[in-house]
Amino acid sequence: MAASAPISKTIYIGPFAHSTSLTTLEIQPLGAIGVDETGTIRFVERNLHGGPDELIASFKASKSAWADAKLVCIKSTTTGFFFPGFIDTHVHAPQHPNTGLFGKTTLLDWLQKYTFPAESSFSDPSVASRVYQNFVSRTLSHGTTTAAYFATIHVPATNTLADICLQRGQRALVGRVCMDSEVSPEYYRDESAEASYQASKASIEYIRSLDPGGVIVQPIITPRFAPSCTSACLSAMGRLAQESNTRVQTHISENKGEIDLVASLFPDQKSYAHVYHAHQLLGPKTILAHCVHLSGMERRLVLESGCKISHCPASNTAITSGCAPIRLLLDEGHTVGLGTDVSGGFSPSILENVRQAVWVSRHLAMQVDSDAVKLSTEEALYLATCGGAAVVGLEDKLGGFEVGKEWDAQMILLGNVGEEGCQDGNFGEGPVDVFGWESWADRVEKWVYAGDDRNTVAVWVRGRLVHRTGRYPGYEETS
Ligand SMILES: O=c1[nH]c(=O)c2nc[nH]c2[nH]1
Ligand SMILES: [Zn+2]
Repeated sequence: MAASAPISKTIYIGPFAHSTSLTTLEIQPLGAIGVDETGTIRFVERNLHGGPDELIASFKASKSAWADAKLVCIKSTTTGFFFPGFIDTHVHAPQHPNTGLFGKTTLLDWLQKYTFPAESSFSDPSVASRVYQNFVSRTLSHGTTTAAYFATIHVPATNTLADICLQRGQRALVGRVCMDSEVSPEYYRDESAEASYQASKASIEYIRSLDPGGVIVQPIITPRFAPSCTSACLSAMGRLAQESNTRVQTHISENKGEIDLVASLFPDQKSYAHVYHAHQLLGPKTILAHCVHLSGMERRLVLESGCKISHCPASNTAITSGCAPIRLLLDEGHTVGLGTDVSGGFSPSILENVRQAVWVSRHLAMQVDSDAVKLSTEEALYLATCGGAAVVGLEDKLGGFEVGKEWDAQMILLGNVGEEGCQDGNFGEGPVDVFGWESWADRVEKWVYAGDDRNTVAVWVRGRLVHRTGRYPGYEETS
């Protein structure tokens, strides 16, 4: 779907759920949310009663300014609900063809065996266009309305990713990957720190020319990780971030072999985090992916610098990096969101990473013999929405259904089991069966643990419909 149609003033009627704090998920069995032509939420009504037709009639009568609004109505009010769009705070779009491929590798050999060969093929613009079109469609279909993307070292391919996100209407932070050290293979690295600087600057300028306000796409400076950059390259990226007032994303403390490598490459620095600090790369606009093994001293530095953290649980399990201590990080006051980290992570779905965040916390609970470290479903959903919004610096606009925020949302429909139940195995409504006796909290929980993209029937960004399936009921005209 191209994102070119004008946005209509719309009232969304039906059940909705969203996080109002780290531990609280508000579930409204029947509500109405009014969204204006700019995609901004103008009213949120709760505790409504009556059938959809009655509600439509009463809206027409009571809200004259909204008399010409379109309506999107979930008529199956026992199996459908609106939920905020997911925010993927760390994902490698060019690695999508490798999704599911990691064998028994860990980070450093995984990079050499799978990742660098795949990324280097993006020197061919036709590969970039094909993979990126596919991946943006794929992530939208899983309800991802905002993504912080790592691209490759190639400026044209990186710019193509930004073009596609803008055209499809997915909010995106798009970063050209910088890597000039000999840790990266000769066939896939920048020629010098100066070449890194110039190429990154060119991509920033291109992306800003596409969307000067950065409303849908914005650039992000992306030194891959300390081992793949020389000190001169890291300094150049720190300088570029200051000069161009651009966000920064990188990896940190994912794997023990990587940490040892950083210590050997930067022997004068006290820690991995100090390497970035010494090159002016830590600040409130920096997203640090993984943070699995940070020491107490590093966590303090990260917190004091105001950096944000992307937790990538599926990836950390797949390439056996470790269990990030999310309870500890939250208790210390860190801002945390979720990242799929495709293709270290095996799924483009943030819903899958909600589950994985919960599983990882339970494995940690078993290791340390303490229930306190377990994440609840509510907490994991908060990280997927409000937490992610804060990580990408869009907490004023995104994450929940509040007046003044923007309508980045998904319509979820679960399977409605009829009187007879399904007898032929033809489950057209996806993997979640609702029998009708479940509480609303149970229905949301069933979606979280058993649902998938078949349940995401429509997705909006800033009020614009950017994805829909055949089960999406569509608009109704009020007049
Ligand atoms: O999960 C990861 N994916 C990557 O592509 C990468 N590069 C450096 N470190 C990395 N970690
Ligand atoms: Zn990554």
